[in-house]
Amino acid sequence: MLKAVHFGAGNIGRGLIGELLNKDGFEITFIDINQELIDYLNANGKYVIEYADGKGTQVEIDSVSALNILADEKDIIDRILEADLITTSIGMENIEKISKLMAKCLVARGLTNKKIDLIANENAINATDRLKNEIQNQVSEDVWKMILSNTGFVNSAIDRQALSKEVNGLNIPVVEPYREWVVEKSKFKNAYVLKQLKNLVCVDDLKPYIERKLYIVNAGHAIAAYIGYIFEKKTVQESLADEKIFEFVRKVMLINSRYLKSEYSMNDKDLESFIESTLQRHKSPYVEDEVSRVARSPMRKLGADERIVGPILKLRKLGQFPKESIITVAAVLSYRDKDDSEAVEMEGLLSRLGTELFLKTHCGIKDKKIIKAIEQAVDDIRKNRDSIFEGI
Ligand SMILES: NC(=O)c1ccc[n+]([C@@H]2O[C@H](COP(=O)([O-])OP(=O)(O)OC[C@H]3O[C@@H](n4cnc5c(N)ncnc54)[C@H](O)[C@@H]3O)[C@@H](O)[C@H]2O)c1
Ligand SMILES: O=P(O)(O)OC[C@@H](O)[C@@H](O)[C@H](O)[C@H](O)CO
Repeated sequence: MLKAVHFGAGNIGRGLIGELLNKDGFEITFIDINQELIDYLNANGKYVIEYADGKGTQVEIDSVSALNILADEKDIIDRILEADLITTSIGMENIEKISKLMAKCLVARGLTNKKIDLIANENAINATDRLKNEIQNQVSEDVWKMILSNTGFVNSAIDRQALSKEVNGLNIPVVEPYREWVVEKSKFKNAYVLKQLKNLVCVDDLKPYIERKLYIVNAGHAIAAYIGYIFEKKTVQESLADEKIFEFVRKVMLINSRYLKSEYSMNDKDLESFIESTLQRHKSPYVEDEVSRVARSPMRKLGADERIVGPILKLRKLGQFPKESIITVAAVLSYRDKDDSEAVEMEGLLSRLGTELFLKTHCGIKDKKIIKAIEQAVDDIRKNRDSIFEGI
C-alpha cells in the first residue's frame, strides 16, 4: 500500500485530501496538535465524512492513523522515511511553525536518497514554495542542495467547501460534493507515485487555476461573509439570500474576472458560467457556513496577492478603477471578531496607524486615488451601510 503523511487533520485535510488519497489506495498518517482527534483516529483506524448533498451521504475513510507534532517527533520522522507523499493543509499561519520539523524529516529522507514529493494544500498562491522557503531557512546550503535533489516541491490549488459538525462529541467533516485538486506536474520527482494519484488534475501552469480559485471562488465567498457581517448575517448562505448582497457579490466576481480574461485570454462565457455555478455552490441550501469561518484571518485575506486586494492591484495595472472591489476592502476593514486574533490585530493596527498607512504597509496599496476611495467607503459604511449598494 502507498503511504502518505498529511499535516493538518482538519476540515479539508480529512474532508478532501484524506478522501482522495484513500480513493487512490494510500494509507494515511495524519499529523496534528489535537490529541483528542489523534486518539480517535488511532483507536478506530478510520473516520467518516458527510456529503452536504441533502441526503447526508456518508463515506468511510479507512487505513488511517495519527501522530502529535508536539510529542511524536521521532515517529513522524520514521513515517516520513517510509512515505511516498507528504501533504499539508494546516493554514498559512502555521506553515512557518512546521518548517523546522519538516526540514528534519527531509534531511533524514534525503540521506536515504529516495525521492519524495511535498504538496502544501492551502488557499494561497504558491503555498508550497512558501513552505519551501521556510524549510530552506532552517538548513545550511549543502544540506539544502541534498534536500532539493530528493524532494519535489509541488504547488497546488484545491477547492471544496469543507466544514464540520459535532455529533456526540465527535467531529465529522461535512463537505460539498464538488471538488478540485490541481497540481503542477513538472515539479513531481516521483513519477510512479504521480501515476497512482488518479484524483489529481496535473497541469503545466498552475497560475490560472490558483488565481481563478482565489480571485473568483474565494473572493466571492469572502465578500459574502464581510458584507454579511455588516448586515448582521450569521452564515454566508443567509447573506447570499439577500438579493442586494447577492448582486453585489456577483458584480465583484464579474469585475475580478476581467483580470483573468485579460491575463489568460479566458472566454467571457466560460467565466460567466463559472461565476454562476460558484455562486450556486456558495448559496447551497445544504451548507451552513458561518460568517466567522469564511471571514477568518482578515489580515491574511488583505495581502497584496490575496483574494480582496490582488484583483484590484492587477486591474489598476490594466488602467481600470474597480469601484465595487474597492468597496470590499472597506468592508474587510470594518470587520470585528474578538475571537479572531487577526481581526483583533487589524483593529489595533488601524487605530495606531490609520487607514492610509495600514493600506500602504500591509496591503501594498500605494495608489492615492484607491486609498481615498477606501477611506471614503469606510466612512460611508459607518454612516449608512446601504451605501455599499449605490450604483448596483
Ligand atoms: N475548509 C475549506 O473549505 C477549505 C477549502 C480549501 C482550502 N482550505 C485551506 O486549507 C487549509 C486548512 O483549512 P481547514 O478549513 O481544514 O482548517 P481547520 O482548522 O479545519 O484544520 C486545520 C488543522 O490543522 C491543525 N494544525 C494547526 N496547527 C498545526 C500544526 N502546527 N501542526 C499540525 N497541525 C496543525 C489543526 O489542529 C486542524 O486540525 C487552510 O489553508 C485553508 O485556507 C480550506
Ligand atoms: O480557508 P480560508 O480562510 O482561506 O477561506 C475561507 C473559505 O472561503 C474557504 O475555506 C472556502 O470554503 C474554500 O476555499 C472553498 O474551496
